[in-house]
Amino acid sequence: MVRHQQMYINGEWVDAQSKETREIINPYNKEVIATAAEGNEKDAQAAIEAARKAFDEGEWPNTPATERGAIVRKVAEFIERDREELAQLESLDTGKTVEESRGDMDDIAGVFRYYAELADKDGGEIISSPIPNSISKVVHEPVGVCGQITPWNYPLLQASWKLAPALATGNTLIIKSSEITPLTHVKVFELIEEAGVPAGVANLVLGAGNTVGAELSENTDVDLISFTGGIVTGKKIMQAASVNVKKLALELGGKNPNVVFADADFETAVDQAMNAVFFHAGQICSAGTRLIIEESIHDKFIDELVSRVKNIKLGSGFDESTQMGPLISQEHLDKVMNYVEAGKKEGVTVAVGGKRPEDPELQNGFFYEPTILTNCTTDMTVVQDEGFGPVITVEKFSTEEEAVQLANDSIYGLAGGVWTNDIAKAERCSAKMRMGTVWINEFNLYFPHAPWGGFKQSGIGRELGRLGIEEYTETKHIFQNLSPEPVGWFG
Ligand SMILES: NC(=O)c1ccc[n+]([C@@H]2O[C@H](COP(=O)([O-])OP(=O)(O)OC[C@H]3O[C@@H](n4cnc5c(N)ncnc54)[C@H](O)[C@@H]3O)[C@@H](O)[C@H]2O)c1
Ligand SMILES: C[N+](C)(C)CC=O
Repeated sequence: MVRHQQMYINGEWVDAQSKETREIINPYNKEVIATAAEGNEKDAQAAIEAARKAFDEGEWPNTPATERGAIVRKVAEFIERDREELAQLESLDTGKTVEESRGDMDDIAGVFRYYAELADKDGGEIISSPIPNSISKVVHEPVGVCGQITPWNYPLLQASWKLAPALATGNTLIIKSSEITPLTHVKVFELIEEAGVPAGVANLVLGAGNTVGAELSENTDVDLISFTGGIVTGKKIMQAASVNVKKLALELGGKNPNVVFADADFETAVDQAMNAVFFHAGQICSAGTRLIIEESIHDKFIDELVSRVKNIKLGSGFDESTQMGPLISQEHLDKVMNYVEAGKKEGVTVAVGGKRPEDPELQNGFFYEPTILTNCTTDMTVVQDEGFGPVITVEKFSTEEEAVQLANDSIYGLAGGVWTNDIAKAERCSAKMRMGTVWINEFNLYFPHAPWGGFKQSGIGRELGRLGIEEYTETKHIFQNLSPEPVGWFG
């Protein structure tokens, strides 16, 4: 059992004003691993008030950027120091393998380091003024109080993409963790405190979406809302945020095409088609769940994939031989089961999986077998809906134009991949694919330097890269007339 998890508001570790708590469940065996403070609107308001005061009256927005960068760098160093503890907490909370969580922690430290380095690199810009005897300059300032709302699938990783750039640019913030995975957020706030971030600048509120999350989205003292999560929630937040025209960043879902041409390296494409989906049991926004294969290699590709998928080892994330852990919750397991059942009714063929595993050791967890559905067509809900589980839908194509047309036939536009040894074909396809990220002979790769975000209904704005820090700044033009004199228009 992990100790009771509290919120961090105005530099104090506190329980919910209501004293309510929530049990945090291990998805591997349904055991209660911790209790957490269950905040509501009142706790969110207290945190917003603290963040507002810290922004309007505190020193953080005017602290030299080099100093802010040094503090953000310290957070990175502490994450590296406590990497193993953080990885274990993340796996306990989400069920993913500890090896995956260790990789996440390295990525997270990298994000804090990247934004620590960028903190003092923006000197503004003097622009060429068309007015004689004048100075025209452009500067970037922090936006103000930022509300940040994160999902359960990559709890700390998605938070790092928001926390690090917001702090580096002098904003104050309130982050709301997913109510079911708060453990690494609480730990990283201990590190933020240890690094010397002043009271009120960074606040952590735990609790549900329709209370804490809704308050952050609606409250007019919040200047920006940055959300990562599902499309339905994203639309609600967008609507709520309109109350004071908050700046808005949305990182939403995806139904990501993975296009394999016959001339691709067969072994690599098969191997990566599995990696693209079965990491973290497919609970990845950019999972390559929509496999689109050239007709001439379809049967051979599926035969090979099915024989390998049968060997995927399910189990505890803490067992080194485990390759795939459980889904996050009973609610989510039900959703994935219903999604596959809908596919069956639509006429798909279950090539492998399509049910809960029978292994007695897995019966207490939220496990679902890695699944491949063939004979899928674009109009089916299994092809159009996100699913967010270890399920691949397979479609066929016979021409390059058809491959691109299928890949783009979606309300989503987060990411996609194309496998071919024909460089010109890869370039043509990537140019036409309407997604925020296109991988050529690769899948699911991301790093701090490259922007991440979606076309179409996969979102608004970008995280990571330079664009990820620009989200947290307002641009101001300052014009100075060096020889002012009357205009004389009104006499
Ligand atoms: N684009 C990306 O980079 C990215 C990354 C990770 C996850 N995701 C997406 O996240 C989804 C899975 O995460 P989830 O199930 O936690 O999503 P979700 O939308 O159910 O919840 C996300 C967060 O929003 C909160 N929330 C719920 N209702 C709210 C409301 N009315 N107002 C404000 N906040 C509210 C939740 O409490 C949670 O903290 C998937 O669709 C996945 O694709 C996207
Ligand atoms: C953005 N990513 C790939 C880290 C996690 C998506 O769920």
